[in-house]
Amino acid sequence: MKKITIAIDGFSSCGKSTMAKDLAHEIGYIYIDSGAMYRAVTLYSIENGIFQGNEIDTERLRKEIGNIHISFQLNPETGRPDTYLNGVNVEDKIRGIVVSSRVSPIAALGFVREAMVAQQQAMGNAKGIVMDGRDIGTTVFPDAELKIFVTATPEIRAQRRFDELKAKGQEASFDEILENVKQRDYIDQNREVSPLRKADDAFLLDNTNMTIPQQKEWLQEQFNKTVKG
Ligand SMILES: Nc1ncnc2c1ncn2[C@@H]1O[C@H](COP(=O)(O)OP(=O)(O)OP(=O)(O)O)[C@@H](O)[C@H]1O
Ligand SMILES: Nc1ccn([C@@H]2O[C@H](COP(=O)(O)O)[C@@H](O)[C@H]2O)c(=O)n1
Repeated sequence: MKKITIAIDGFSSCGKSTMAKDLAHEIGYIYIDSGAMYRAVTLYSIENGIFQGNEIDTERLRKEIGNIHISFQLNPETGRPDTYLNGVNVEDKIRGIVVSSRVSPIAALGFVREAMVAQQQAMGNAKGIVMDGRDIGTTVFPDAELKIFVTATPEIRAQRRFDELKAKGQEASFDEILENVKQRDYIDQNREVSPLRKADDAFLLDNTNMTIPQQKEWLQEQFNKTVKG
């Protein structure tokens, strides 16, 4: 069967990666969490003194962006790819509130986006890929055969992330997470380069009242309809 490109965009913490990973596993496609790449750049910036308080030394980051090598390796225990930054597994580190509170300003930098989008496009040039993020269906793969845009209420999304971090022992208050979700969405939607928006040809899914199995079934149905024409 002809392999296609699947783009899953949407707001923070609504369940994009969960849906993308589950579908990729079902149909034998590559899964790429593009957000993890921006999180890894942010972690590099934090760990290498590129932040001075909340200010980013953009000229230094521009010079060093070529030193930031991001890769993914499937973790057999979780069934999800772990993110590696210059050969070091940073999967847990990039999910915490420290990175979450700094990633969106990093992701708003044009030269960061150029570097990440080039890598993402290279990852998907043979198709057979499910990629989730904010600009996959609008910028990275505008010709993707199947595009989904996921949303849910901010409160539900914050609760999902709160539960996720709590299960990992990474405590953060619900109010702190809710504020971060709202702030990231605002920055993502209002940046100059590749702002978060639904592609005109994307299917909209509000999964506020859906369970993980329900959203998985819905997405599988969209895929089946797309490949069957
Ligand atoms: N429909 C759902 N109902 C309840 N929990 C969900 C649902 N979908 C996903 N989750 C859980 O919510 C948390 C966040 O999901 P996920 O990481 O897939 O979101 P995301 O949209 O990729 O987030 P981000 O864009 O911020 O990385 C995970 O713990 C996941 O298991
Ligand atoms: N294609 C993308 C993906 C992500 N971002 C930015 O990274 C942040 C973290 O992404 P998560 O999916 O891990 O939440 C996100 O808030 C965006 O600022 C992006 O710009 N483009």
